[in-house]
Amino acid sequence: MKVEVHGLTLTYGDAVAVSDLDLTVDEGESLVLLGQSGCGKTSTMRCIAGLETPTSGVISIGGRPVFDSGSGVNRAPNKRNIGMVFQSYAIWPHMTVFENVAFPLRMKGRKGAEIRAAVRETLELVGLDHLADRGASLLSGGQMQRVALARSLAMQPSVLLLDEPLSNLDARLRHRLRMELRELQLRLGVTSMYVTHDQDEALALADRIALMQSGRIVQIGTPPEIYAQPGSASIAEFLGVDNIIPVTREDGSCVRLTATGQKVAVEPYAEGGDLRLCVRAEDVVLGPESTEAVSYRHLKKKKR
Ligand SMILES: Nc1ncnc2c1ncn2[C@@H]1O[C@H](COP(=O)(O)OP(=O)(O)OP(=O)(O)O)[C@@H](O)[C@H]1O
Repeated sequence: MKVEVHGLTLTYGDAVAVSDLDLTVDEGESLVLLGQSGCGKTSTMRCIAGLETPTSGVISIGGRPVFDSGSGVNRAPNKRNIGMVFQSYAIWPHMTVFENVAFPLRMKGRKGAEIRAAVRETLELVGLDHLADRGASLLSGGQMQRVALARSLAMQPSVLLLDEPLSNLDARLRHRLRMELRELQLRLGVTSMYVTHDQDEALALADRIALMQSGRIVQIGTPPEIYAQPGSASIAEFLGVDNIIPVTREDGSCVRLTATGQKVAVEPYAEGGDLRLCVRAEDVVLGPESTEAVSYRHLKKKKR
């Protein structure tokens, strides 16, 4: 279901964790909240899940408000039909894999045969059907996260919230599970929000990425848009662009390198504000030196 957030603000005393945030996640979309530690990603998710009471704002799921500071609507977390998977595995070690997935269904009053079918189906989805009877404490980290995911999916949530679910896993497993998660999300078409500070993870998992800084969304776009056109120098820096070069504006389609005075043709840019030229290493093409081209050798000579 579609998630709509309007004017969401969350303060802890004087500290503003989320500031007047607007966001829409379309039905079936995978939206990744990306930003550095402390920018407000988890707080935003916790507000949507109902685990935190916002200071102000409106949150709707499937067109119905689950929180509205104006009218006082504030649905309990278990009445929002949201599935959640966190960084900490949050599964019950004393139960089997099967029981871990079955437990919330039982709490919802589902009956035996229905529960068995739902658990088998979701364990199969996450590739754990062969471990149904194993004690959860005997699982690896990756398997525990699959159980947590299966437990959320078995409830057929309207929205799936995933908060850094892979960050406790080693790099290789993280990479594999990331691909599996994306494949699963596309197959099930479940509306998903995923929190991470890892840009590779964001690029791999997102239909759209919402970049957060200081409690606000500063840029939102598809992975290719965010990768190719970071909205500011600080976003480019966060995204790992190594070459951020000061330039002065020339006209709408050219800039002049501050260090060398060279003129460089660039994509059309808007008026106003300081400009920086961001160059990704893979976009550099070597060719014969000319007055038109930017020459690395030339830049180096001038700098000395
Ligand atoms: N319970 C709390 N009490 C006071 N301040 C808090 C609380 N929870 C979060 N904050 C503050 O709110 C801001 C946003 O925190 P949040 O956990 O949402 O960031 P984040 O982007 O998810 O960070 P991380 O990636 O490290 O989890 C931070 O400055 C944090 O210190």
